[in-house]
Amino acid sequence: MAVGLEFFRLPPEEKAKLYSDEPSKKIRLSTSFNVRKETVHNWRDYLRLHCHPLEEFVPDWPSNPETFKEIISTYCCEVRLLGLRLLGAISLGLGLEEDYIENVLGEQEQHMAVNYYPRCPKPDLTYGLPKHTDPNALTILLMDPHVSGLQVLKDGAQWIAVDPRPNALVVNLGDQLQALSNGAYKSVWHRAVVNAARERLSVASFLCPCNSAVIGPVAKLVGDGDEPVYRSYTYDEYYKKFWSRNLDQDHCLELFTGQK
Ligand SMILES: O=C(O)CCC(=O)C(=O)O
Ligand SMILES: [Fe+2]
Repeated sequence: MAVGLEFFRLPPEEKAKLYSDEPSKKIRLSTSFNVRKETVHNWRDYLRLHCHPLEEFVPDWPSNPETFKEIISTYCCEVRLLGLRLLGAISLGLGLEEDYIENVLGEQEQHMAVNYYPRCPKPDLTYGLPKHTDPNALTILLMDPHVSGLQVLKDGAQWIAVDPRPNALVVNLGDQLQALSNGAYKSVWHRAVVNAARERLSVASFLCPCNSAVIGPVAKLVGDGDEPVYRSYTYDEYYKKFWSRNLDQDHCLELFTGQK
């Protein structure tokens, strides 16, 4: 958290060296969500990093602040182990072998978004991040311990605040777990609101299937005689579709239902 904040406190000309609005770049500082596609911008800056395998990406990470690489690398390793354990527990919970989902997802990529939401003079007019679901498999969120902002949609009707708790992480299931489980698990709609009084930081770690992974409902989880809710696709196809859209639209998975 502290090193993330320190990064965003650097002078603009230092940060500008990392700026890019090209989603395929493996390290970039950007703003809003997808400035190339959206017509209304959001009140967020973010640093996006690829994190696995570490030795491939760390050399290109910021070396200012000085402690950035070391602190973030250690966190990335720990959070990956936790994510893989959770995928094992989710597999078991679905009645599958413990390593089932991990095997389907292949050698998973790991991305990080360090989200910085500055104080906003008119918070009613914007979002930090508008309503979206995460396109990957599993997201682990480390949130600012002092400032609320994350909200999740309950039963499709009511937004509830997920307030930070000391030493807690928030885990969001992403679109790929909804697809694999044939809709038994839902990829949660969530958004981040901003406020006039305090800046806020969150660190999202995304476990992402490898690009060539073929994702579709697990046969065992489709009822006898039923059609699977989603068709099979490669994660590469899904991810490209996700980034070709604006955030505030329908669930991206809707575009992959039935034989469509
Ligand atoms: O800032 C937050 O709490 C949410 C961040 C988020 O949803 C994301 O980075 O995908
Ligand atoms: Fe998200």
